Amino acid sequence: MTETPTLHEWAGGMAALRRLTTVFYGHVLKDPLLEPVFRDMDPGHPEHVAIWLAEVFGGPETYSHDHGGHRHMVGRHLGRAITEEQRRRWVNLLFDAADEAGLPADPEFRSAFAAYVEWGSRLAVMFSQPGREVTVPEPMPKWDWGNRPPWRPPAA
Ligand code: HEM
Repeated sequence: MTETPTLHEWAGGMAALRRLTTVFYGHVLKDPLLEPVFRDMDPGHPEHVAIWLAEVFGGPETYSHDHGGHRHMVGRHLGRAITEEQRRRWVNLLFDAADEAGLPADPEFRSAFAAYVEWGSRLAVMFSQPGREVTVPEPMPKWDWGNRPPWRPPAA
């Protein structure tokens, strides 16, 4: 691996992201604060979120092609009035799930992952508030390593 890998590759690809969302939504459905929000979710939801994350992290652009892109994703949060307490629980459970699903635990990957999750979850809360609509085209977010590329031993 000579070029800098994408976050998607570093994470372990779709298999790893599927493990992540499967573990995560298992916990969400047992959580008293989040279960009411997700009890009627589409059975395909964990898979859709894995496909979403793959694209954001530089993997295949399947969410844009087959699932309606960012506009659709934002639309699924409209009117849900997500609270800060629910957002924070969602984030905490996702980070727990990342450990359980065996995502890479190196500081560089986890800080990039956390940055996206923090940004995305705050956006989900904003769009979920009463009266919010999707008025402008929402480009698909793409996340990378920021100013900390993955650490690899220097070439000898
Ligand atoms: C980085 C943060 C987040 C990401 C990446 C994300 C991703 C997504 C995606 C991709 C969808 C649409 C799935 C589809 O195509 O069917 C969706 C729907 C949804 N999201 Fe989020 N979300 C985030 C934060 C949150 C938070 C914080 C909450 C609530 C605490 C939430 C609640 C929901 C609900 C209830 C749905 C609809 C589920 C269904 O009925 O299928 N999301 N989310």
